[in-house]
Amino acid sequence: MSKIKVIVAGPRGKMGSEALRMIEKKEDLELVACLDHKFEGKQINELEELPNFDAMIYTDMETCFQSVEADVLVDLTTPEFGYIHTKTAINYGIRPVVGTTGFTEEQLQELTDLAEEKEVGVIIAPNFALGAVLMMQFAKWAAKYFPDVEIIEKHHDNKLDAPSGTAVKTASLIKEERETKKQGHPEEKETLPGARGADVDGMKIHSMRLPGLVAHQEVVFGSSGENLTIKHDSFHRQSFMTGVKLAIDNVMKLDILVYGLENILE
Ligand SMILES: NC(=O)C1=CN([C@@H]2O[C@H](COP(=O)(O)OP(=O)(O)OC[C@H]3O[C@@H](n4cnc5c(N)ncnc54)[C@H](O)[C@@H]3O)[C@@H](O)[C@H]2O)C=CC1
Ligand SMILES: O=C(O)C1=N[C@H](C(=O)O)C[C@H](O)C1
Repeated sequence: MSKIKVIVAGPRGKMGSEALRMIEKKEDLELVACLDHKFEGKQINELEELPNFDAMIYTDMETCFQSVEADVLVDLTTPEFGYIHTKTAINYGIRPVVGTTGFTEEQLQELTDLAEEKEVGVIIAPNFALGAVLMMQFAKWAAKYFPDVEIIEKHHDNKLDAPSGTAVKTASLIKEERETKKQGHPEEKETLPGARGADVDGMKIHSMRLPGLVAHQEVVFGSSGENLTIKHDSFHRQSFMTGVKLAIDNVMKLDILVYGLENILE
């Protein structure tokens, strides 16, 4: 059996290190290198608390992509570098599996067009947890019957982007189902700017950042005399790894960009 050769960008991060632990357990995956902004030339097994891989760390992505034979780049870094890594990997014919959130709509469109032009498979998933994917699908379904909705996302306080990628994706799925609707009182005024949250097509997103949280979201629908709350909690980053593996397997069969894990789930 030939193994899928994987590069991980962000190996020392909360998600990247969890991805290394997942790869270590999978016989059909091989870690061939890592991309970091530190520790050039070291091996992963020289760094504390990371699995015992002898994969080399590169700080320059072009050198990495030229030196190493790889099938897939798993990117779990920052919005700024995740975008550059993804674009460059596509140009090298290495299939990106991207968990990094915070890309703009323009960047997503540019990557979609580039993947199509180069015929390189890409999966960008704002949330790899299967429960979160279902939560988003259930929310889309509910929006058909409950057009008044607010999204409350809660994350750890090291998160760079707000709102979360999951909240943005949830809002865009809901948008596919409902007419634009400005919610609340038509003459509502914020006496403190930001009090009503961010606005997407008339619906509101509220972002909470606190120590102790991992990744949580509630989608609250309101109607006359009733509320429906659809809620998902990731308590541990292991929750994302089934989806990361699924994406690695599936990206090998793609020649376009797919945005959202729901598009590869059966
Ligand atoms: N799609 C999903 O299911 C999930 C996505 N995320 C996203 O994944 C990303 C990473 O999240 P965490 O692991 O929690 O963050 P983190 O801050 O723990 O890890 C980010 C890592 O990226 C590294 N990094 C920064 N610049 C780099 C560069 N130029 N080259 C290589 N590595 C670089 C940092 O050293 C750090 O180790 C975020 O965008 C987050 O929103 C997080 C959890 C789940
Ligand atoms: O930064 C995180 O932690 C997470 N980011 C993703 C997002 O922005 O939606 C996925 C998950 O919520 C955890």
